[in-house]
Amino acid sequence: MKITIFGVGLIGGSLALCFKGKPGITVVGHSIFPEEVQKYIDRHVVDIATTSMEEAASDADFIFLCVPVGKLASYLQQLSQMTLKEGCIITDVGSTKASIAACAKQTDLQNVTFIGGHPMAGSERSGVEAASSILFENAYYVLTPEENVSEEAYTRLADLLQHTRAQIVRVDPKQHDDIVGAISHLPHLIAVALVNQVRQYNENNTLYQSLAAGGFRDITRIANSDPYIWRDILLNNKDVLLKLLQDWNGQVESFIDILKREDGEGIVQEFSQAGAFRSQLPERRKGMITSLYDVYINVPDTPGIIGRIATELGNHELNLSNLQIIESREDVPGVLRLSFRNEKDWDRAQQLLPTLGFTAYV
Ligand SMILES: NC(=O)c1ccc[n+]([C@@H]2O[C@H](COP(=O)([O-])OP(=O)(O)OC[C@H]3O[C@@H](n4cnc5c(N)ncnc54)[C@H](O)[C@@H]3O)[C@@H](O)[C@H]2O)c1
Ligand SMILES: O=C(O)C(=O)C[C@]1(C(=O)O)C=C[C@@H](O)C=C1
Repeated sequence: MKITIFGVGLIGGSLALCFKGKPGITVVGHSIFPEEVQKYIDRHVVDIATTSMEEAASDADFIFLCVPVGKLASYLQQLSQMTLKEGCIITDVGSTKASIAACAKQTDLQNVTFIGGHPMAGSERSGVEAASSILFENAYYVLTPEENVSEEAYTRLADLLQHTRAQIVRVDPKQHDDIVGAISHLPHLIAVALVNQVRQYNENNTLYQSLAAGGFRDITRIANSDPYIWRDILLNNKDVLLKLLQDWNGQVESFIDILKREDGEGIVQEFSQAGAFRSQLPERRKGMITSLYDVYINVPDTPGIIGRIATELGNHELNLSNLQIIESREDVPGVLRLSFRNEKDWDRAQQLLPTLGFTAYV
């Protein structure tokens, strides 16, 4: 099976790493930039790398378009002029879905199927250097097939994407853009605006920068994202964002009003409602931060206990992907969450922990 990836950056590179080395799969990476192609080879991210679009596309069973949103239509047009393998599935990873769906409808794609896609995982970093095989683990991966897409083609793509360990979800393209506008595009815009506001204050007093602690850093990490990738996303989802920004103005106005009226109860209510909603967000949405393979154990509050557990797991070659103390108060047992990368380690940990005197909960 030949899988071709156009644009082997953060997302394309992460997909390549999920597929590369799997039995029967050859991963081909394409870039229009010769220096990028060399990087793909040096980093062993793909099996074959090329600047030739024809070489990359011909005979491919799957084609992933992982270039900026503003370039997707032109790639689809170019592919429609080529002779592709019959049954080939073309998909993309763009952060907006309505415009590429409309473009696919208008494009004469013969004997091949287009299915829009968007993995809901990423990072503020970019380029193949930032690619990771576990980027999509436990994240949602949206697919937006139109009515003309056969179940067979959809299932073939969904099956291939099992290699990402993401959870596949089918969404209408327009609905996707409304929702993702609110939970991804608007937050990026707000983060950038907030950083720029503080940047201006900082020009006269660099203490702003020095004192910026957890709160500012937590809410602004994504302001470091690639400007050109985000230019394309925001312009492409302009109509949705203009509406969302109006609603955002409403939120700002409401806080102005609350503060002017010194309405303490109003502030408490805003925080309480927000906190209640936020704590309901499913943990797996955090992508690579959390694992599906968690085991919980009660641990006594004694020195060295965590070290002992980690050592025992290590001695049994059980690889921890994360470890977290969920609650720890004096004289009260804490709850330790142990996360594993795969089901096999997860099962073995559940067998081992009781032999060490811990009851394992999943
Ligand atoms: N960054 C994220 O968190 C994230 C998450 C999900 C989906 N996406 C989407 O994935 C796609 C790729 O984003 P990324 O974060 O991997 O970016 P990236 O910058 O890491 O990779 C972009 C790739 O496209 C290539 N490219 C850049 N400009 C090009 C041009 N003018 N013509 C042809 N190729 C060009 C680059 O060489 C690179 O290989 C975008 O459509 C983005 O919306 C991004
Ligand atoms: O975690 C991040 O840094 C991201 O920005 C990832 C994120 C998001 O907003 O959640 C960004 C763009 C995508 O299209 C999908 C995911």
